[in-house]
Amino acid sequence: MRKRYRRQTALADVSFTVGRGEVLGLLGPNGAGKTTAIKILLGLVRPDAGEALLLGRPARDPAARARVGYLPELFRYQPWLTAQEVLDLHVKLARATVPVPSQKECLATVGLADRAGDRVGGFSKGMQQRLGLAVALVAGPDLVVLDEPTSALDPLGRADVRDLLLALKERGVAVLLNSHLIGEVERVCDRVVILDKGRVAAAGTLPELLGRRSLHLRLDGVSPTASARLAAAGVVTSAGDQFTVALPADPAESLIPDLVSDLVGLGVRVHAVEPARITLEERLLDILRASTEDR
Ligand SMILES: Nc1ncnc2c1ncn2[C@@H]1O[C@H](COP(=O)(O)OP(=O)(O)OP(=O)(O)O)[C@@H](O)[C@H]1O
Repeated sequence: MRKRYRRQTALADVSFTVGRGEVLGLLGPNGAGKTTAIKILLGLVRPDAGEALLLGRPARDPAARARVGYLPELFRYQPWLTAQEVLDLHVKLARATVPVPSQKECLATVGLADRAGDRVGGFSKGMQQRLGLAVALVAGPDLVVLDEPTSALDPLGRADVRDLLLALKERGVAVLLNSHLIGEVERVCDRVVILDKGRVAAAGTLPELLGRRSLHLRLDGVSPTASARLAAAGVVTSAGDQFTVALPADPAESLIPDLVSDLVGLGVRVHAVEPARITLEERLLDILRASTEDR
């Protein structure tokens, strides 16, 4: 897909697939094009080139869109309606038939069972977001698109959403998750697409993206020469006395002992050396920094 807004390119060249029973995480910095991709997928924005297919039909086809549940990033539901009435309204808008007991069940899955009869105007932000999830799920969609579904949720709410996503997966529902909460994405997503400046900067399953290992070190007395020695081993991130080196794809057996002995030789005091798999956050920063340097 390709999309420009006047002089601003939102999507330069983006292609991805979300399969049934799969949770795909869409990651990327502000302005990367994530929302634009989602809007095209939902038939809300027309691409300049390319096409989006929903369940095998063009994204603008109402029959395909009826099978999609969507939680927008900025949600506002009619404050004068009760939670139950909001759900009922959306069921009618989707031209679906969902009996009231099933609607109540849906409210219960998002933790709003005892608030069904309360007006939405009095809901907290997190409760409104829970209601948004219920709206997205109530008509039993085949594809669920969630734009920042947990931004307003407390830790328990986030754990609930994780369970909910796993249950959707088991039912064969396809889930597209747009979130800046990388830890969350890492926990629930089968595959990740990283967008940057309207292009796919990286894509793959978590093991594919995180196959590389990293090295956590706690050091003091790190001189500029020692910093350079660390950087020669891999991309370094640091906070206080904690240093993380993203190791190359196939590190030499002697890389770690050589590094430690060189650091000691350079007067660094080595408190801890701990090999680990890199986190999705480290990988993401790595990819985005490399893509900035390429420009
Ligand atoms: N309606 C619009 N008119 C003009 N420019 C737009 C419009 N929508 C998006 N853009 C531009 O397209 C680019 C991509 O925006 P988009 O909202 O898709 O990014 P995003 O990845 O969702 O960002 P964020 O993480 O901040 O939500 C940005 O440069 C943005 O300014």
